[in-house]
Amino acid sequence: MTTDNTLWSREVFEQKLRDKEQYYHINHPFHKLMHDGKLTQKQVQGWVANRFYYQTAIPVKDAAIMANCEDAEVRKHWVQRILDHDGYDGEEGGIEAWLQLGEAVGLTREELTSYQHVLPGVRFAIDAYVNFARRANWQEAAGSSLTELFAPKIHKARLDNWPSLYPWIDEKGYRYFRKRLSEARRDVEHGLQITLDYCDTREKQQRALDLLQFKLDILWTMLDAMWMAYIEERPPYCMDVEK
Ligand SMILES: O=C(O)c1cc(C(=O)O)c2c(n1)C(=O)C(=O)c1cc(C(=O)O)[nH]c1-2
Repeated sequence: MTTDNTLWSREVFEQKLRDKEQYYHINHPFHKLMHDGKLTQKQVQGWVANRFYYQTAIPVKDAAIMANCEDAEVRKHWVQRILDHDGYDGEEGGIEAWLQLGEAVGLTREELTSYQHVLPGVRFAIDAYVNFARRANWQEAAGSSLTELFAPKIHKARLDNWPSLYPWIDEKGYRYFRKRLSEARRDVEHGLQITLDYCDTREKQQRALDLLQFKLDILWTMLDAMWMAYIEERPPYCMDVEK
């Protein structure tokens, strides 16, 4: 069998990255139920509490990417991602906004920060993302953040639909999604440039596609674990079980 090693043009390669959208967690059955307003308050709480582990891991992942990057120009931009989540100059960051989302759905801060509701499968998936970023070269790790290509659509859908579908969620909960709309667009522009510039062989292009798939699989696997616990209510990891 012969393999075609021709370099894809930037346009073709970018389109192949974008075509990965079919694997995005927006298509996961858990997400579809959430989007259709079919989740109970407990199920929404389960998602918010589990996703908090992702929110706190993201800046750690971004610090790992920066630690592997010797290019000051890149670091100068990339550090913004950490500040977006951690906050700066008196500005509240995404982690604080997510804690407020937790309160808006009826969870206490302590329930989120203790990670008591975080399911093993969710933890393993997110840890895999952080550990990958620690070991990979920074360009490959940067490319794996490109699931954010598809994120503005999901944040916008929540802002458009949740207030009528879940009227019991306090308005202050929506700040996170509003904030991410512009941040994700900016991050993607930078991440995409890095990936398109770095992938100057077909082998690197294929590897970037595989790593984007790896990241999509992380997001998908998180929802698989949540489906088992909160939709199937499989013991022992349903929400009310004390660990
Ligand atoms: O709510 C979502 O569906 C969603 C998805 C993703 C993503 O696609 O990775 C991110 C976020 N949100 C998000 O809020 C966020 O800060 C973020 C950072 C990253 C990343 O990989 O660096 N992805 C995402």
